[in-house]
Amino acid sequence: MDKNNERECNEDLIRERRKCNFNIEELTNIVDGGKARTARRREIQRLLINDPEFLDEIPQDYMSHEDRYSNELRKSAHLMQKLADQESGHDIHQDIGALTGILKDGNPLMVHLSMFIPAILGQANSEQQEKWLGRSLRNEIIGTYAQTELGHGTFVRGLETRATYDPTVEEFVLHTPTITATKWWPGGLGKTCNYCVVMAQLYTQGRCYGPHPFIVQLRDEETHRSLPGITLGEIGPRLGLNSNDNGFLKFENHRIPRTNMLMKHSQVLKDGTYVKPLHNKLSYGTMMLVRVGIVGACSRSLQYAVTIATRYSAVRHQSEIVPGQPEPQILDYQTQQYKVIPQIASVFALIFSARSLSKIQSSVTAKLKDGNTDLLPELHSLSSGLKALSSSDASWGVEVCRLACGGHGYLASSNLPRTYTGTTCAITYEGENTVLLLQVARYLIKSYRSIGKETGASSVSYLADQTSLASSSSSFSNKALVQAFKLSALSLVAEAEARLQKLCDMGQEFYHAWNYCSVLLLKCAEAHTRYYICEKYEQTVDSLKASEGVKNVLQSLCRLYLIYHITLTHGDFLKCGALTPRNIAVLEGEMCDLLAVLRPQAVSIVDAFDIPDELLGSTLGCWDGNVYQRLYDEALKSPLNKTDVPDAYYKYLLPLMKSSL
Ligand SMILES: CC/C=C\C/C=C\C/C=C\C/C=C\C/C=C\C/C=C/C(=O)SCCNC(=O)CCNC(=O)[C@H](O)C(C)(C)COP(=O)(O)OP(=O)(O)OC[C@H]1O[C@@H](n2cnc3c(N)ncnc32)[C@H](O)[C@@H]1OP(=O)(O)O
Ligand SMILES: Cc1cc2nc3c(=O)[nH]c(=O)nc-3n(C[C@H](O)[C@H](O)[C@H](O)COP(=O)(O)OP(=O)(O)OC[C@H]3O[C@@H](n4cnc5c(N)ncnc54)[C@H](O)[C@@H]3O)c2cc1C
Repeated sequence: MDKNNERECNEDLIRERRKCNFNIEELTNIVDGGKARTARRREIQRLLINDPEFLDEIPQDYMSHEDRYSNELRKSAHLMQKLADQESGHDIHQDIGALTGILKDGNPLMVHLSMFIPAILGQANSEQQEKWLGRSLRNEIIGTYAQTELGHGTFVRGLETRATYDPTVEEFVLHTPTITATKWWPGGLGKTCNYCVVMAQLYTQGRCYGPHPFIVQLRDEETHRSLPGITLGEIGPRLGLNSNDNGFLKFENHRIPRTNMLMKHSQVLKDGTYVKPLHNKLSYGTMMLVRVGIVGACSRSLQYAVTIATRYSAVRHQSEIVPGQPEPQILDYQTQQYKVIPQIASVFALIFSARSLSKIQSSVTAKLKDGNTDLLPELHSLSSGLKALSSSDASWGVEVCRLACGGHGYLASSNLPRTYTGTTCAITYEGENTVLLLQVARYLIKSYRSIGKETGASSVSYLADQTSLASSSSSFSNKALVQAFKLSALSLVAEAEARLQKLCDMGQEFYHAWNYCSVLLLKCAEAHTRYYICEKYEQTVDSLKASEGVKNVLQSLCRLYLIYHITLTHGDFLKCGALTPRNIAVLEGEMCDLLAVLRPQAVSIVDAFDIPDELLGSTLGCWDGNVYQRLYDEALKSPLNKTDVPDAYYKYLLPLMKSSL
């Protein structure tokens, strides 16, 4: 699509784009993280889009389960080959975002890239990396991360798969003792992978040392047949990501060499002696890494959905605002603006938080290299909270975008249903959100109780600022609103801690008191993480070196985000005195003003996300706004339309209709 050729474009979209009062390319660079990254992303996307291998013969929705898998595997293998062939040299993990949309319903090689390789990097010692890293990066071996079992996903300590060390032959014996110990869910495990990292309970010298990672060959490297002692398969259709061949796995006393235990952090020596790690949760590092990645991935899903919903809302006309006047664009309804524009604001909140989290992760990783694990709990808490809020915000945001598109949003060809199913899974995988938020709450209560002790953990340092509880501000600057979020979080933590203490004082065990307070604790964790997101949003926009136009747009989006979230949880702000009912009413009024200010810029802002039509894959969201023709053309692809009268008519309907004669 030639973006300079207005003749092919819907007139409403032409008019919307003429209203733009900021530099779109500059905003695109901010979204990508710099000019060079924009150029790199475009280069990769061009490479993919211009390659006919990535086209589907028929829309995936009309394919069988097997054909879908096979078709996506074909494309993902081609993708890996193509990226590997590039001369420039690249870090595929840096570029993962550029690939969004090229595969349509999951990628059988995704967990190889996002977990198996990172697990080798993060958990294997140098000799082990020498053995497996190069081979996995060259895709000579394909792996997954097999942790979850039928009986346990959340409670990692409850895993039942055993790895028992036999010092006589220096081997581990992997065994699945019960049906509930069957590994269940790992992406690519069913049919794609020939290796995997297995999390199993380590037994040596008669003692259990808890879950540890082991690298295990699953299939013969020549024939791809599963090895003796290993039972493997796919778990069946899912809500979405149906090309991922999520699998099951059982071991029958399967032996692997001692050196297949990933030994960067803990070791089992030849005689069976266990050497413990610097920190006993270092073996959970792969999960933490991916949680960080998920925040960025969620922002991308939301960019897709909001691009579709915004462009469609500009093209679609319905009903009337002024009686008797032409039907307005649905984007002119304030309620429609309230659906779509806060989701645009949310995209930037997630982008900026993801970047901040990534920086913290790099510094914690650097400290870990020097043997310093002090900030691991801080990273665990932040990555858990941000993974949880980003996945639930993005999933809800995508669903709101679908609803904003009315009936057409329910069509597969809008690409909103698939965007939703591909996002909501992140609420569950890599740590179910409630569970992760309770981990954040645990950290908050611990930090609150150790006020005065210097931990170096900056995300919770505000908990010591008890004076702020007494002072509510009457100013409404963005900074003041962020302070209100802080006050609300602090006050919820104080309330939860007091409630826990009271129950304990009344004689309850701490863990019962914890469960009894867990709804409130969840709120604490959400409020704390929301405060973190808001603070990063405000600070990033405030310190941004950008043109006035771009800065104004981002300031308005940031302010909208702050007010939107205050109004969603206003009870918490009122309860702690951070804001008065009058303040809330004024802010609600301002929110509507902001929607009106941002409305004329909405199409241009989503244009700045710069998603090519071929990757957006939506009849409703295309750049040219030619929605109705595309909807009609897609409908014609239905196999039911191949004949006027389907066979099923003769088989079932005709007999029914004639039976009463
Ligand atoms: C380079 C490429 C990188 C990224 C790729 C980029 C993008 C990715 C984008 C998208 C992803 C795409 C594809 C992937 C798709 C799907 C893959 C899905 C994979 C999976 O789902 S794998 C399985 C994931 N499973 C889980 O997450 C399980 C969740 N459960 C847990 O994590 C733990 O069991 C739980 C709940 C934290 C509790 O652990 P445990 O019972 O052992 O601990 P306690 O509650 O007793 O707490 C003890 C103590 O330990 C602290 N702690 C717990 N975890 C950690 C940790 N990870 N790090 C540090 N500390 C930890 C806890 O806070 C307690 O501390 P305290 O005693 O309070 O001091
Ligand atoms: C699409 C997809 C891909 C996946 N890919 C992989 C993979 O590649 N590798 C892998 O190993 N796993 C994978 N998983 C599994 C995933 O990690 C688990 O499903 C997830 O960790 C949740 O565990 P669970 O299913 O046991 O849920 P459960 O823990 O049984 O959760 C059920 C309910 O119980 C609640 N609950 C559980 N514990 C607590 C608690 N302590 N306090 C309060 N409430 C609690 C939860 O909040 C939830 O509401 C994948 C899952 C999905 C959906």
